[in-house]
Amino acid sequence: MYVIKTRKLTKFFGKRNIVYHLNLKVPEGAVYGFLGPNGAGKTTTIKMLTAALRPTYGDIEIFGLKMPEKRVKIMKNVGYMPEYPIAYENMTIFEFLIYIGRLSGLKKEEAREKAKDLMQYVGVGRLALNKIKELSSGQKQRVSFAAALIGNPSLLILDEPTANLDPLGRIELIGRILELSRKEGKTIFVSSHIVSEIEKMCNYVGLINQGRLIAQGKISELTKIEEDEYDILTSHNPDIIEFLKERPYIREVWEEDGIIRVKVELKFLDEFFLQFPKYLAKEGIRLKLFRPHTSPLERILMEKFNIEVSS
Ligand SMILES: Nc1ncnc2c1ncn2[C@@H]1O[C@H](COP(=O)(O)OP(=O)(O)OP(=O)(O)O)[C@@H](O)[C@H]1O
Repeated sequence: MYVIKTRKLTKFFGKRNIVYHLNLKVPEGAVYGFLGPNGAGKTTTIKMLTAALRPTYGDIEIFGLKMPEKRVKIMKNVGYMPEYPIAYENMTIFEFLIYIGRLSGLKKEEAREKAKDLMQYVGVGRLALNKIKELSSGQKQRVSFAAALIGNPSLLILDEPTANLDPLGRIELIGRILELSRKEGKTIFVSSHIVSEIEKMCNYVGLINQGRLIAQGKISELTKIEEDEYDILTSHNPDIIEFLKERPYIREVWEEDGIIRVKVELKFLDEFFLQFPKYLAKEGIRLKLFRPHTSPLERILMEKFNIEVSS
């Protein structure tokens, strides 16, 4: 069953076509990355999914119910984190979360307890009595994440949730998202323009460019292409370079910023994988790093679709 399903979802602003004929399919339990460069139409799509914006035409079904007709019923079970969070600038974090908890149907005491737990969970516990307007944009984003969770929704729609977070905050949030998916089985729809983030947290991806969905599906299936460039770091880089230069299965080898880069002859890829470790073991050389030079998803985007997104 698809938790989110759209058919020909389209939005014009005046004569400008911002989103065109989107057929999104988000399976139950997926962590679905909505990936595309700046201005691709992600936020516009998300606003239509949450009924903040009316489509020019096209259909949206969430939990099998029609949006916007069944908006109230649908949104009871959706946690939405907008791109620019929180309008209630004069409330304290605690008041704000209780308020959102009450809106999502919790009793007063329940809302207080949940608000307390969630403030700890997202790391703003010590700021509980600070007003929203006194917070940094990263702190606001954390509060907004807590607000999305307070009604215990089965679907989370998160619009660039890591945008204002520092590097540690980003890793933490990715961890939370994985946890909510694995432990609680939530379906999560999350937009980003950063490939590596999508790769870390998502198992499905929808690629949007200039308002069009150009590919969609399981990441593991979309990225089934063979790599030919690898990054290698060993305890004896100069010896390794000499060794690899002589191998027929290596097309090129060079060093960049202390890391060895090889281009492998694709038809001999298996030989590379068999012989290289054998050589390392024989010579007692330690392998510190071995990875495809570009991530599979990044490569698909660049080679198949000619799209540059941040890595
Ligand atoms: N209310 C509006 N009126 C006119 N144009 C709009 C409006 N809202 C968005 N746009 C335009 O629609 C395009 C897509 O914007 P959108 O915010 O959906 O992109 P996005 O993929 O979320 O980008 P980002 O990653 O930068 O947030 C942009 O060119 C934007 O200028």
